[in-house]
Amino acid sequence: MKAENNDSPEKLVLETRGLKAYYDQSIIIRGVDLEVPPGKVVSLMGRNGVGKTTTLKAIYGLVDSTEGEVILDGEAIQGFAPEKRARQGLAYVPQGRHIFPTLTVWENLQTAIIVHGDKAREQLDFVYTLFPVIKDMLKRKGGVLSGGQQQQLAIARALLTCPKLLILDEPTEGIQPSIIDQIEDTIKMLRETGRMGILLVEQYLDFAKAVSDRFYVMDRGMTVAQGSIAELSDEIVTSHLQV
Ligand SMILES: Nc1ncnc2c1ncn2[C@@H]1O[C@H](COP(=O)(O)OP(=O)(O)OP(=O)(O)O)[C@@H](O)[C@H]1O
Repeated sequence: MKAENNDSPEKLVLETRGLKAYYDQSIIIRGVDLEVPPGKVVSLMGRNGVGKTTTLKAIYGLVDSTEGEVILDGEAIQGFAPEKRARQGLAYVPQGRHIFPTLTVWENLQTAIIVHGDKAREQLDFVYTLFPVIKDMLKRKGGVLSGGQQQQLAIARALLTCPKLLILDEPTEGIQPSIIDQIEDTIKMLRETGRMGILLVEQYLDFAKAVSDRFYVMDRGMTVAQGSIAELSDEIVTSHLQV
């Protein structure tokens, strides 16, 4: 679904055009067109194995064999290494968090500061305000944090890079309900700041509905439905999301 007004196309923070991805010789993503407007939360949904994570990895440059365009804030970034995409304003929080368990919370945050410098350091107060628990645990090893705290640390580290687009892969996976509520509040708060677009892969339907402005549904490597989150009908859920 294109921008509302065809006369003056909406500026997009992310656009993919005909994005394809392959593992070995097999095509996994078959030409995906996504649009994320600035300040909006867009959910990419679909059953297990349809290619959601591969789409995110292809956007971030983690799949070797891809075709098509990835446009970040008007600039084509396909072909760039992940580090360069990160410097251009892409942040990716993968499924399972991937914090450094043997580093302290502070050292985990420092990994972003080392790469992004003063720009990242200036964000520290912002992330401490979003996640007070992170500030309280700076000296603890990442690995001793609960799953929810590790998720907050992973998001905090991503936010230090001042992303134009924040990519979150299943942030609620394996996390207890009270922390899921906190992550929901965080995403809503980030949306309110208007600082970034957010592309979210989420299996938990109520969560996706609560935080998203728009959705795409994938099936077998293609998008098969899209629209405003209010347009996510029971029929789409039954056909493409329910197991
Ligand atoms: N590194 C890889 N090498 C080969 N095949 C892979 C690799 N990663 C994923 N696949 C395959 O690609 C397809 C899409 O996987 P992907 O993880 O993108 O799906 P998904 O929609 O994110 O599912 P899930 O919700 O289970 O993570 C699956 O058939 C999967 O087995």
